Amino acid sequence: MAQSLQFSISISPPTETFSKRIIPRPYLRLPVRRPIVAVHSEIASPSPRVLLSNNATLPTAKLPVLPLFTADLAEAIEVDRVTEAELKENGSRSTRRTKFVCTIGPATCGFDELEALAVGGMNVARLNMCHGTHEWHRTVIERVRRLNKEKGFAIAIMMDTEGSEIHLGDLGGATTSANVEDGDIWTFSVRSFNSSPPEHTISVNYDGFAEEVKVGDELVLDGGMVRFEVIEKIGPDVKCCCTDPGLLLPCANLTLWRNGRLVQEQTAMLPTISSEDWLDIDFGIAEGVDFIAVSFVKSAEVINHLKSYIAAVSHDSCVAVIAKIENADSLKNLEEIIQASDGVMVARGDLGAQIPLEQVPSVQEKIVQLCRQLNKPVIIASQLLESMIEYPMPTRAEVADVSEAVRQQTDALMLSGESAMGQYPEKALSVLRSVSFRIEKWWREEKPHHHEKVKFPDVASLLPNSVSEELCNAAAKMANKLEADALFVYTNTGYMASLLSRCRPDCPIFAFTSSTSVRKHLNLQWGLTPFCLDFSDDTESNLNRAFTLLKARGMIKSGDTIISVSDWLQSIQVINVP
Ligand SMILES: Nc1ncnc2c1ncn2[C@@H]1O[C@H](COP(=O)(O)OP(=O)(O)O)[C@@H](O)[C@H]1O
Ligand SMILES: C=C(OP(=O)(O)O)C(=O)O
Ligand SMILES: [K+]
Ligand SMILES: [Mg+2]
Repeated sequence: MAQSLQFSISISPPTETFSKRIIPRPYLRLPVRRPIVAVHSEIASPSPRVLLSNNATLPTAKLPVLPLFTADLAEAIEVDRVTEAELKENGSRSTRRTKFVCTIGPATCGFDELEALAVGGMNVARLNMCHGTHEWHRTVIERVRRLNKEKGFAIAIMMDTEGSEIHLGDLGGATTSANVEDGDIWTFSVRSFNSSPPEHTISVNYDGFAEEVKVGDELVLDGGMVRFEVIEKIGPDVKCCCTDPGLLLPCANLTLWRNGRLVQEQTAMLPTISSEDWLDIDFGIAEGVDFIAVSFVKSAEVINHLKSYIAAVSHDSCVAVIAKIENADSLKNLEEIIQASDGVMVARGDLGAQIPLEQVPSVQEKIVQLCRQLNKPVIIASQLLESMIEYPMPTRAEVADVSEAVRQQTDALMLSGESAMGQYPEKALSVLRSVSFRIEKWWREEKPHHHEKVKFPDVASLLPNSVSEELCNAAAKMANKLEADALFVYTNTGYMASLLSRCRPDCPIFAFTSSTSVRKHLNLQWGLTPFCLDFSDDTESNLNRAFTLLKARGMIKSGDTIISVSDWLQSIQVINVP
């Protein structure tokens, strides 16, 4: 394809044409420190060169690039459609702060259904590798990308590994589920069956299962949906009698209990990342997913291992690693796991099968707090609106649960079955949305529990990072006191944006980054509105540009108070939008 690059160029001291186009900047009296060169290219090229009047060429990469303010204002800055609509409708202070992750499954894999979730506020689409083929997942990824490109969304993609949990295969007798009665005898087998297993037989995916179980052990399926007692071991087959009737589902998760205690040796033998998981991880990296969530993490080692693998196989890859906290081991090593990872998921489904259910709420609150202290985003997952898989209305208890997670100021909420295979995915998402709006507003206005202020210890260990951290803490405090309309942060790596988010300020945080992958990662963090914007190291022109572009799109207005921080200037600016 022939590429014709067209540039208009002006070099400072500003020429007539240029200075007329620049917007007034009453808030700043800084001298222009360096020549401003404005380059407007029609076609992005890896290293465009500018043709100067004397026919010499100049690589533009060496110049502070500042696109001219042309008619295509809207294209020069990217923000997702939903945020833009929210900002226009409600003003900047009332944008949603809590982020939403939706698991995609048969109910939502179509383009139109995905679009409905996008419109409803989905920030991250989650693909659970426990289900579906690579082909299926690839199709979903392509659709999400198409939505982003054609319809102006910015949905990130999270791949979730299967992990080494022990679970069942298909049910015998080709049924999709079975109502198991008290006293029913089922055989749990480690054999591999060519077709579906015989009646009242079910396969178990862990080869060591038959050797490890003992007569008298209790099998708990899906955290208590059905319980069995082991009555006889016959080679690869384990005969069990139902002691607590219920619904048996294929792929049900299995935990083993002995004398009232969880038997952990069985999972200790399993790798956290299985050989199949590695294939999925390679698939995810190749597809360029934004997050990989690791199931059943037991220690920080596995996270470090995966992170170094990602760095080795893909030099420019920016796949963030999320640790799922869902077993007793992960709780023992909680702090180091959080430190090692780029974010955390409180996977309450499996967690509730491994620790007593009544401990889950306090563990959740503890993880949310620890993540904030350590400056890592956290997702609350599983059964938030479980009844909405079948019903168009949530239960009051579910609304209370979602409210509590929002009150804890978790970064994100996740839908599982509600969006993957439920009957009301959009309705479920709209419940998350309305509850989040309401509780966030209540929090801002009433500052509940302000007396129980949590201490946030310093996170940065290196001096430049400490400066950034102090700047962000101070900027957020100022924003609250001055009732600012928005915080602006110019961020290359996303670090400063995360530090502002950690402060959970009253106003939204507009994070400007030139990296599309950083922008996607910010999708998971509380209160951040990520924008994609090319910026230079000239703070003054960056602010001008953001003001012009955001005003043109009705996202801020003259007179708004903005508090701005950036990494390189290391200062806080308080500005009234001109
Ligand atoms: N890709 C998929 N294909 C088919 N069904 C899926 C898919 N993803 C999720 N589901 C369905 O949604 C349910 C809830 O999703 P999730 O919580 O991610 O999985 P799980 O129940 O396996 O932990 C699953 O049990 C499964 O029935
Ligand atoms: C989110 C969870 O993990 P998965 O759905 O992959 O089991 C969970 O266990 O709650
Ligand atoms: K999983
Ligand atoms: Mg799980």
